[in-house]
Amino acid sequence: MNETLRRDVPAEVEHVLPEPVLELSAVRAGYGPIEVLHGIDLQLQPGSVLALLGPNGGGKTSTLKVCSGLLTPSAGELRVAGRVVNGVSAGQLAGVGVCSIPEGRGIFANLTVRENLWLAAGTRATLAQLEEVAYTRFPKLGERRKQLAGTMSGGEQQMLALSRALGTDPAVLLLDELSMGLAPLIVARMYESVAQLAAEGIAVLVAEQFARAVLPIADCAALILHGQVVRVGAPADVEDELSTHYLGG
Ligand SMILES: Nc1ncnc2c1ncn2[C@@H]1O[C@H](COP(=O)(O)OP(=O)(O)OP(=O)(O)O)[C@@H](O)[C@H]1O
Repeated sequence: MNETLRRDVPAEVEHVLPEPVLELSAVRAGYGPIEVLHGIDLQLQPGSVLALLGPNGGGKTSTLKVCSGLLTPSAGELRVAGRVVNGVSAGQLAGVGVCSIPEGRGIFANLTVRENLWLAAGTRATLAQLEEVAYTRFPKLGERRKQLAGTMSGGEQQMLALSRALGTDPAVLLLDELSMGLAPLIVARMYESVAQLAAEGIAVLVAEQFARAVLPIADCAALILHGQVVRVGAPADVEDELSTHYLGG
C-alpha cells in the first residue's frame, strides 16, 4: 500500500494490515547514465502473487533486478521485511530468502538435474533436502535426475529452476517470464505450482509479457510502462487496461 493509501486507512484498522515482505518506494534505477525506472512503487504481501505486466522494454526485468539486488536504486528504497536493503548484494538477499529465477531459467544445460540441484545447495539446504523437495513436488525430475538439463523439455527445465529456488526455503520468489517458450498447457501447470507456493506462504512477484498466463492465479497486478507503474489493482481491472489502452484491444 502506498503512502497516499496508507493515510486513508483509519488508525484502528491500520495495525491489522500485513506488512509487505518486499517493497519498492519511489525507486529509480538504470544502466550507466540511462535511467529506465522512474519512481517505482510496489508492495508484495506474504503468500500472495503479484503479476507485473507490460509490453517489451517497459521495465519488468529491471524491476526484478532491483528486487533481487542485481541493480542498485539510484534513488528511492528497496525494503525487505521493512528494512532498507539498497545496495545489498544479490547473494546476501538470497541468503535472507529473496530468491530469483531469471529469464532463461538460470540452469546449467550441460549438467544433470542432480548436479544442478547440487550447485544450488548451500547453507540453507543440503543436496539431499533439495532433491527431496524437487522430486516430491515434481516426480518427473526424479525420473530424470541423471539427465542433462539442456536435453529436457522447457517445462521440465522450468520445474528444475523452481526446485532450485524452493530448496532454499525462500520468503520471496521473483519469476521472470515463466511462460517463455512453453506450450500453454505447460504454462498453466507451472502457474498452478506457483499458486501452490503462494498458498504455502511464499510471496511471488512474476513479470509476464503474456498477461493471460499469470492473471488466473494473481492476487494483484501492476502495469508497468516506460519505467513507471501506471496501474496497480485487481488482475481483471489491470488486464482490461492493458488490452484496451496499450495493446490495441
Ligand atoms: N543491460 C542494459 N543496458 C542498458 N539498457 C538496458 C539494459 N537492460 C535493459 N535495458 C533497457 O531498459 C529498459 C527496460 O528494459 P527491461 O528489460 O527492464 O524491460 P522488460 O519490460 O523486462 O522488457 P522485456 O519483456 O522485453 O524483457 C529498456 O529500454 C531496455 O532497453
